[in-house]
Amino acid sequence: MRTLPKPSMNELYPIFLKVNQLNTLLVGAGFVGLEKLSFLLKSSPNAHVTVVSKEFSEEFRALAAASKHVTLIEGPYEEKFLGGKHVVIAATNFREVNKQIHDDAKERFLLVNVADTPELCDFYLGGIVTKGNVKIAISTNGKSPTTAKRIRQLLEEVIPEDINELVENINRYRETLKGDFEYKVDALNKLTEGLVAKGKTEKAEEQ
Ligand SMILES: C[C@@]1(CC(=O)O)c2cc3[nH]c(cc4nc(cc5[nH]c(cc(n2)[C@H]1CCC(=O)O)[C@@](C)(CC(=O)O)[C@@H]5CCC(=O)O)C(CC(=O)O)=C4CCC(=O)O)c(CCC(=O)O)c3CC(=O)O
Ligand SMILES: NC(=O)C1=CN([C@@H]2O[C@H](COP(=O)(O)OP(=O)(O)OC[C@H]3O[C@@H](n4cnc5c(N)ncnc54)[C@H](O)[C@@H]3O)[C@@H](O)[C@H]2O)C=CC1
Repeated sequence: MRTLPKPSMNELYPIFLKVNQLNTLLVGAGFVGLEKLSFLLKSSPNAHVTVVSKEFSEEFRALAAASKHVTLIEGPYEEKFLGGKHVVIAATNFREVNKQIHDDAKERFLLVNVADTPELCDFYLGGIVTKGNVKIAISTNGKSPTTAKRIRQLLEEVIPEDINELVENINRYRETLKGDFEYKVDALNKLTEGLVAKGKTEKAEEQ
């Protein structure tokens, strides 16, 4: 019988957001705000982001200026900035401001990330590996962001650059397949069997 995971275990469910079709509010443009925006734009150059901050560094302004869809608002956070947003990231250096942003966002049923308080996060920003169409997100359940960074670096090394060619080729084959769902699944499984064969053999040997 399968054992169910304990409630304290990792219950995160990863999803891949099309942030170019969503509006994100980032509050705070310090060290952390800069890091969050640069990772967001690296992965999604067309992300729609509004940044509210009491001050902006030259570095932050330069990063924002390089993207078409980043708007900067200089001044303190106000609840009205949540209007029309889907996702909120609170990254000010004041815990009580971040908490206020969290509470306002929850009142509006928005998804919120509070950079200094994992317990208040609806989602975490993860480490990200991108190889063409393949994207891998890494989280340590909020326990060790440094480990997420190291795993990201490791995967960047070991996943071959040409994995995207494989995906593109299989996609072309997929487009040519006629027939019902079951037939397609079967054909694609047969084609890609070799990709996991080694792992399967190892598993079989373990048993
Ligand atoms: C919960 C989470 C919330 C969120 O931000 O979404 C969070 C929270 C906190 N981070 C802190 C510290 C650091 N964060 C990093 C780096 C990253 N942090 C990222 C994500 C997350 N950080 C989310 C969980 C992700 C998961 O589940 O694993 C990454 C993966 C992605 C990204 O930033 O977009 C990115 C690496 C990207 C890459 O390189 O690939 C480094 C290392 C470095 O910068 O070199 C340090 C210093 C070393 C250390 O502490 O480990 C602190 C303490 C602050 C303090 O002490 O003041 C808190 C608050 C707390 O834990 O209380
Ligand atoms: N999640 C993560 O990866 C990490 C989170 N942190 C936490 O993130 C928080 C921010 O850290 P830093 O960026 O280093 O601080 P910082 O002092 O460099 O930047 C804070 C920014 O918030 C702005 N700000 C302050 N009050 C504001 C308000 N009322 N309205 C709008 N903007 C406001 C400031 O103008 C500044 O741009 C800290 O609490 C820190 O503990 C720190 C390291 C990593």
